[in-house]
Amino acid sequence: MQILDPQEMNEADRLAAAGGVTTLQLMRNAGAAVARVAFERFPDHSRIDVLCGPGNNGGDGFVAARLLRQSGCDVRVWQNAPARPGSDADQVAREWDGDVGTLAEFQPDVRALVIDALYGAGLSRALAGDDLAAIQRIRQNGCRVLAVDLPSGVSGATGAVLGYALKADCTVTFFRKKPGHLLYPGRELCGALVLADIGISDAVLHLIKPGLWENGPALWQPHLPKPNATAHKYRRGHVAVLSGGATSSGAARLAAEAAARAGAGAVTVLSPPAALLPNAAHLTATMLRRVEDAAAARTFIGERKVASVVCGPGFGTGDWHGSMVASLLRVNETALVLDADAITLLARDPGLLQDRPTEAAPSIVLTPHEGEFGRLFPDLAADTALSKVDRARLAARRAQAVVILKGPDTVVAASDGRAAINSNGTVWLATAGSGDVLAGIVAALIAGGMPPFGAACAAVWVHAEAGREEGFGLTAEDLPQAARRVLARLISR
Ligand SMILES: NC(=O)C1=CN([C@@H]2O[C@H](COP(=O)(O)OP(=O)(O)OC[C@H]3O[C@@H](n4cnc5c(N)ncnc54)[C@H](OP(=O)(O)O)[C@@H]3O)[C@@H](O)[C@H]2O)[C@@H](O)CC1
Ligand SMILES: Nc1ncnc2c1ncn2[C@@H]1O[C@H](COP(=O)(O)OP(=O)(O)O)[C@@H](O)[C@H]1O
Ligand SMILES: [K+]
Repeated sequence: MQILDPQEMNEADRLAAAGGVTTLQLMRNAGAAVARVAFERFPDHSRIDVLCGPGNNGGDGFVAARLLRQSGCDVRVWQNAPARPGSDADQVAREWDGDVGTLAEFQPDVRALVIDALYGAGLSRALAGDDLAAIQRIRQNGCRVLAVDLPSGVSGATGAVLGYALKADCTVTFFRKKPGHLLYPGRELCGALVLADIGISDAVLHLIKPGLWENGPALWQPHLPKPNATAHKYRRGHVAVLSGGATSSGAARLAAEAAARAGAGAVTVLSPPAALLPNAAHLTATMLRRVEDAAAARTFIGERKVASVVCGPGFGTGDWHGSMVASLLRVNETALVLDADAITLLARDPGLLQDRPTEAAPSIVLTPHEGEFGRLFPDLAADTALSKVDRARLAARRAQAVVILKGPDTVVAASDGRAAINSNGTVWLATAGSGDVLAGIVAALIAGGMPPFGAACAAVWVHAEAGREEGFGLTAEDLPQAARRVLARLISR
């Protein structure tokens, strides 16, 4: 499903109004959705404190307050500043027939539900004064909180906290999710997220053309590789994985195993002479090839029709490794998945990426975690105004690559601006070697014929789903088999 940034949401609002649904009606629908969720999710709270800000978020709060009072709840409204005269929020505030206390007077009661309608998409600066004090009191008091659109203090565009923010048990948002609902720390502060229909037609999306999605099978499932009955192993896709030295060759084997389990027809580990013995001792179905230098690797890749190469896991960062990466970047028609040490090598010599031949250049997928990203794109990493989506997009454009910026809220971005935020991750993936497995899955899906952006999105989702299935105590060795089960289900659907 698409994700809208606050500007695009305003555009949706404007287009809906042009299509005949007034902004006042949207506000009434939004407030009604909040009241409904308060009833359904907090049935034991008959006392409700509604905190209203000066903008449309506050307007939603006034609508909800009125409906909840009409339904018999004991509702009090607290406001920090009046709505602009003549605005929709002003109109619905006038329809509220109860008292309005000042936010400064508001004392949280742990038995009451707090509906936070202070600030939503229009948050423009850090909370201060009475707002900050009230939110601090609520957090100290431990009240249950239902946030309207976003917990106040969280940026809808980036998920960042502007100074201080409320932590909600539940957040109701409207029409489509915003980046701040899926990117940390916003994601954690939203609690359970409810998406409410407020009468905006999906048709407005054809005009807005948002380029950001929540990652999920709907984005890429039809493109998963499905070999036809006459395919042979090389047509299903041949993946090569560059091995590191004797004591760090396990990472390459993990990536190789993952590629095989994710559907590659053939997988070869390309090993420096020093690591041949440990590799030979461990590999069975996966093939092994000795490569003394970059020329040997390139010859093998060309002759054996390797469709994608993984380089980086446990690889090494010496001169030999640097020349291998430089050489791979000049192999046409073979996709490259560059992870870990390969990213460190690129950071050391940024010209490698920039000087790439643009004609028939190989597709590249970069899979940095935040630390590696900071090495390769230090200016983007240091710019605190950028969201994780912005950083991944800018990096993808600069590198002319697909970028998988990993973490609990992994973002996948393409050089043309398309991006997806992953939301099915689990902390059990934070285990050594897990990223190596991800690189192998990406390579297999590309080798099977998926375009790199779709392959990256699919691999990230499948990898996370595999992590959820294995759960506590998983090790990276468990992930390839779990990913195979996830993919098997998706392919047979
Ligand atoms: N789009 C849609 O389709 C629909 C949207 N809807 C609802 O509208 C909400 C967005 O409304 P909105 O644009 O009026 O912004 P909102 O969050 O109320 O805040 C703006 C006000 O707060 C002020 N202000 C900001 N930060 C501040 C701070 N730190 N400290 C103090 N003041 C601060 C700011 O002042 P200014 O920055 O202008 O000085 C301005 O006065 C959205 O979240 C959703 O709930 C629904 O009704 C249904 C349809
Ligand atoms: N807290 C977390 N929640 C969800 N996924 C996580 C979390 N921490 C790490 N991951 C995922 O685990 C993988 C770790 O990869 P990486 O950092 O390269 O580790 P390694 O180098 O040990 O393989 C990535 O796919 C990342 O998105
Ligand atoms: K809010």
